[in-house]
Amino acid sequence: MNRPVDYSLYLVTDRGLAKERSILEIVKKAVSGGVTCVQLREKACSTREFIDQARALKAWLDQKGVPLIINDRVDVALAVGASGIHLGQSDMHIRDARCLLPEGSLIGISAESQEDALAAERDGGDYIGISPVFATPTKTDTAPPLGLEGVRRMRKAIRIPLVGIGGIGLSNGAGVMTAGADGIAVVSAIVAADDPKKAARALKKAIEKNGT
Ligand SMILES: Cc1ncc(COP(=O)(O)OP(=O)(O)O)c(N)n1
Ligand SMILES: Cc1nc(C(=O)O)sc1CCOP(=O)(O)O
Ligand SMILES: [Mg+2]
Repeated sequence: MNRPVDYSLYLVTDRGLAKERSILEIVKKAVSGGVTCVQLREKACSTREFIDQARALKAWLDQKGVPLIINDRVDVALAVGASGIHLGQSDMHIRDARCLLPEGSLIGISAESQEDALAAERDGGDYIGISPVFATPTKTDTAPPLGLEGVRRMRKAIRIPLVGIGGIGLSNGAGVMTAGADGIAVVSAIVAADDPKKAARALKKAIEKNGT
């Protein structure tokens, strides 16, 4: 049986927020600060660059035992042997991804509603990214924020791991966990930080204090 995945501090990358630094450099610092799971999210680069980047991250993350999840692109996940894929409601359907990916691959699904979350659980998703918890300038084509009440509602309805995303940082991360999430997924709170290690460590401490 596969080891349970620790989604508690889930980093989603964004090269637009990385300033002059490479994604690999930020990921290394973030993991040394306590990040437990990394999603490579590339929206604009070439397929070849995406794969090169993913391969470099995977080589380093494998040594640390931290899973690498690829955003959107099942072909990229397959090419590099990533731990899994994160799919939105208009990306490849979970059933098709399951057919293509090796057994044991993680599939995360974004859900903005309880209906989507229930469907993802029924279709065999490994975790759900419940989104957005709060409004965020990092991604603007989202549904209205769920808020903490929405996280609580999702928790009551869903048994598989829930990861909150959207507008989460030091001031509100612990609240998302208390509301029932198994993890917080963050972009700007770590990627845009001057010191990603320090930022990750502070977030980790905040959510651990919460007893999770
Ligand atoms: C953990 C996590 N949750 C939600 C998302 C959003 O995915 P999606 O809706 O497919 O949007 P893009 O990220 O592809 O723009 C995510 N990436 N990660
Ligand atoms: C990648 C992503 N997906 C979202 C969704 O709501 O589906 S919000 C988001 C970006 C979250 O960035 P930050 O941590 O900087 O708020
Ligand atoms: Mg997507």
